[in-house]
Amino acid sequence: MTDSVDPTAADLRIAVTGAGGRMGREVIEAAADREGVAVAVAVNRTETDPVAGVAVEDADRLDELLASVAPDVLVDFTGPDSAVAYAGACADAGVPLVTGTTGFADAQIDALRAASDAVPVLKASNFARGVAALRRAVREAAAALPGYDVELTETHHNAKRDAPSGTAKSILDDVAGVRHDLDERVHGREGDAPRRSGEIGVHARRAGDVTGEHEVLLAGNRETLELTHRAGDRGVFAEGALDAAAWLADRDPGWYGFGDVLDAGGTDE
Ligand SMILES: NC(=O)C1=CN([C@@H]2O[C@H](COP(=O)(O)OP(=O)(O)OC[C@H]3O[C@@H](n4cnc5c(N)ncnc54)[C@H](OP(=O)(O)O)[C@@H]3O)[C@@H](O)[C@H]2O)C=CC1
Ligand SMILES: O=C(O)C1=N[C@H](C(=O)O)C[C@H](O)C1
Repeated sequence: MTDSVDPTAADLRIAVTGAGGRMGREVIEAAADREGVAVAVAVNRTETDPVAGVAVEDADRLDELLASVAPDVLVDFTGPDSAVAYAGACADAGVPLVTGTTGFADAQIDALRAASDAVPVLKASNFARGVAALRRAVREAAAALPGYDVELTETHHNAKRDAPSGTAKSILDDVAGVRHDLDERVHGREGDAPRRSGEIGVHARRAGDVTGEHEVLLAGNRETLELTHRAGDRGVFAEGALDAAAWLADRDPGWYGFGDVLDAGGTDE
């Protein structure tokens, strides 16, 4: 429980998983700074000291904690296996789920979707509003420049597990939606590897403490267009996740994306 906010009095009471992780901590800190939001319960897999005054419980107790605390929404930034397990716990407890976790296999997405039959589930690969705008711009540019080569480069900190990033995969899906001729994703190139038509190149860089950068290059023979987003810090993701949590709390069961929150005319998973 936070030192300064009474979670029973807050408008939005959230649960946080992965509370000891980079994003879990950021979400707890953003909640502490936001009026009307309280962290009702926070869990982590390994023992973790309190974060911003919030006690962090053992993630193995999540089922009993959801039943006793009854948060309005659970906000999850963990790993694919745990996010699926936590989605099951949310479905059983009737708690809406916001997950920003990335790196899911198709079967894990199916499991998340199954949970959305019981509770609202909002999945987004990126909660930065600038990325939502980037994705709209990429869709428009890719549609307006038929025949142009497209290459995507993402850069993240050296502790990121999944590659390419979830955001990169979302952008690739966006491009595929308007450029049906680009049907072969090529992850890096080496040796005798001339570019074939139909390729979309994907490049994942891991270095230092880079928060997250995504660049889409569209090139014809006499011009290039580069569209780039850089996250300055993780607060931008945490703020977006809290906006999503507030939006999701009273929704019907179903499958939602950050585009629904922004009313951007698409789910924007
Ligand atoms: N959608 C978005 O806007 C963003 C999404 N992300 C995504 O969020 C996720 C987390 O990122 P980040 O915070 O940097 O990662 P960290 O490694 O810093 O934190 C992950 C947290 O999840 C826990 N965790 C990991 N695997 C499991 C598991 N199998 N079971 C239970 N708990 C687990 C860890 O607990 P423990 O320490 O005990 O292992 C840790 O607390 C990633 O998928 C990342 O891509 C990140 C930033 C923005
Ligand atoms: O792991 C990260 O850090 C990030 N992951 C997300 C992703 O995989 O797209 C979003 C953001 O780029 C930071």
